[in-house]
Amino acid sequence: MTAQLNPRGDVAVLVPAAGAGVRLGPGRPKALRLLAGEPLLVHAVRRLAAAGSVHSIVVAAPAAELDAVRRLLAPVAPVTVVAGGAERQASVAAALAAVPAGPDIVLVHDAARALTPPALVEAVAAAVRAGDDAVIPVLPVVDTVKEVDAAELVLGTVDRSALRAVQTPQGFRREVLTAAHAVAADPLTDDAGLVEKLGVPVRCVPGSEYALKVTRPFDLALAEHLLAAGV
Ligand SMILES: Nc1ccn([C@@H]2O[C@H](COP(=O)(O)OP(=O)(O)OP(=O)(O)O)[C@@H](O)[C@H]2O)c(=O)n1
Ligand SMILES: C[C@](O)(CO)[C@H](O)COP(=O)(O)O
Repeated sequence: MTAQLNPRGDVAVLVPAAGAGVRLGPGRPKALRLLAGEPLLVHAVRRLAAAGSVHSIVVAAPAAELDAVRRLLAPVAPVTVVAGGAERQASVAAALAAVPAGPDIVLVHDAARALTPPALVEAVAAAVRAGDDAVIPVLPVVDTVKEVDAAELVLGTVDRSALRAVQTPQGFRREVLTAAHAVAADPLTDDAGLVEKLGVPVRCVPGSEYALKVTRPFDLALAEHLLAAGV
């Protein structure tokens, strides 16, 4: 039987957590690396479980860590754990295949965005509930952005007013995400990209600085400081 949090909830969350974390440096798979003494995945799942409309959570974990991840998350929340794939997209597809019947809204959320506030989870879900087929949280781009060539010579300055930095959770009407993954070819870096290829409009909503992705050692240090400050 599939694990459930809130049987009345209408949201399933897929948590890709099978990445190696190469950019973070040598060590355990990134989702299992410690942040203030607990794995990133534990922080992420705890915050997802605190979002009231979440019905179920499916985690895509490294294939060699399935039992360890089940044991780790058992005291945190009822979750289903499946084996992830070689690319993020394959991990999301594996988790999607394990979503139980019921929820009409599916969110995809990186384990690496461990400090994402439950309020952002609810905001993305609410936007899908209100009628958008696909919703992504975004932040404005704050740096000047240059396009360069292979020799690192500047080709030009990009108009950043039309650019957005994209976060997760990304939210979808379930049938739209299922259709997008069914026809997916080359791996893309996010799920909204697959939906864009179907020609389905993707709505942007305000993201959160706290939903930063732990990618490099600096991000982990920043996340430690944020937790120490009570985030
Ligand atoms: N084959 C993969 C690759 C990534 N992910 C997950 O996708 C999220 C976003 O990926 P990223 O932060 O880029 O993680 P990694 O791929 O682990 O990072 P790196 O590229 O540095 O190895 C992470 O929660 C990661 O665990 C996954 O489930 N399966
Ligand atoms: C999905 C994502 O978090 C949106 O910013 C991001 O693309 C995943 O990171 P990756 O390093 O590209 O896998």
